[in-house]
Amino acid sequence: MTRENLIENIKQKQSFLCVGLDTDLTKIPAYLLEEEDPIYSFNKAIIDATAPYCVAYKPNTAFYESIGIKGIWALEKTIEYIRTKYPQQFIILDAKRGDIGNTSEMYAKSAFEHLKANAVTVAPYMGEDSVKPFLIYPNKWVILLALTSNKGSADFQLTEDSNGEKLFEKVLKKSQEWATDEQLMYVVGATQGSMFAEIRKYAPNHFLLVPGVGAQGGSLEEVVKYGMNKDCGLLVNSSRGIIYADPTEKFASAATQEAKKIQQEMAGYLKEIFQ
Ligand SMILES: O=c1ccn([C@@H]2O[C@H](COP(=O)(O)O)[C@@H](O)[C@H]2O)c(=O)[nH]1
Repeated sequence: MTRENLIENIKQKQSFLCVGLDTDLTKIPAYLLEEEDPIYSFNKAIIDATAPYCVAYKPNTAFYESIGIKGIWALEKTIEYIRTKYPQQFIILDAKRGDIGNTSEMYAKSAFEHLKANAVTVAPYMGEDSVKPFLIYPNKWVILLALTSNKGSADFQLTEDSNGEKLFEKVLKKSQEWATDEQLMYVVGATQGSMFAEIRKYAPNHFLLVPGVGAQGGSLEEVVKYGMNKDCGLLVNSSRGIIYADPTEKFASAATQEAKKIQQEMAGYLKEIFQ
């Protein structure tokens, strides 16, 4: 999917919501465990319930890999379901990949050729040769970790060198030598608040994938205030806050309500940039 397509979808849906598919067998309603593939059944219901209100889905591979082959199979079927039933949805494989070149080539092949995701999250810390193999695919996206939502982001990403330059700033500057905003996005946690203004100094046009609203307590209002640009430039993710909004058989309608509530707030913000 191109940047232009993504922006068009945001305008059409009046939404920049990404629904996180962090599906955990211990958290889904118990009656689904009797189904042949409980994860896939849960995901399908969540996707059908939320698709009118979002522009992206983000399955996090950890949740699928943690239960082995059945999880991997559910992940593949989930992505295929989104691709065929909702082809406008942007699919982000949250796998936080990155390794030496020939290994990254295999990670990229898995994400883009086999699973056919639109984007994959990548850790930048092994440098250019670890990221470049993901960038050879036209219309596919790399989403580099820049300033993450967790407390540990202070351990490395927020530390400064002797010139006062923070590590996340270096990541933003250096990575722009490798690709343009047509192929590169950054992960910035919603919990980082006014730091979005710093991010926008170095990456004014790039899309940002923003996890951390909902269960982690980040504020959508603050993200928009400091992080929105003329094209929106944001994909805001919520996983647990939507998919586990209700633990009973009403989980899908509860997910609809949560996604709709966020979409309506987003529509208000989008009015300010798209007349
Ligand atoms: O900085 C980061 C990077 C990735 N994540 C991932 O996003 C979702 C957030 O889930 P919630 O339930 O909405 O908190 C999850 O998959 C994380 O691994 C992040 O939270 N922060």
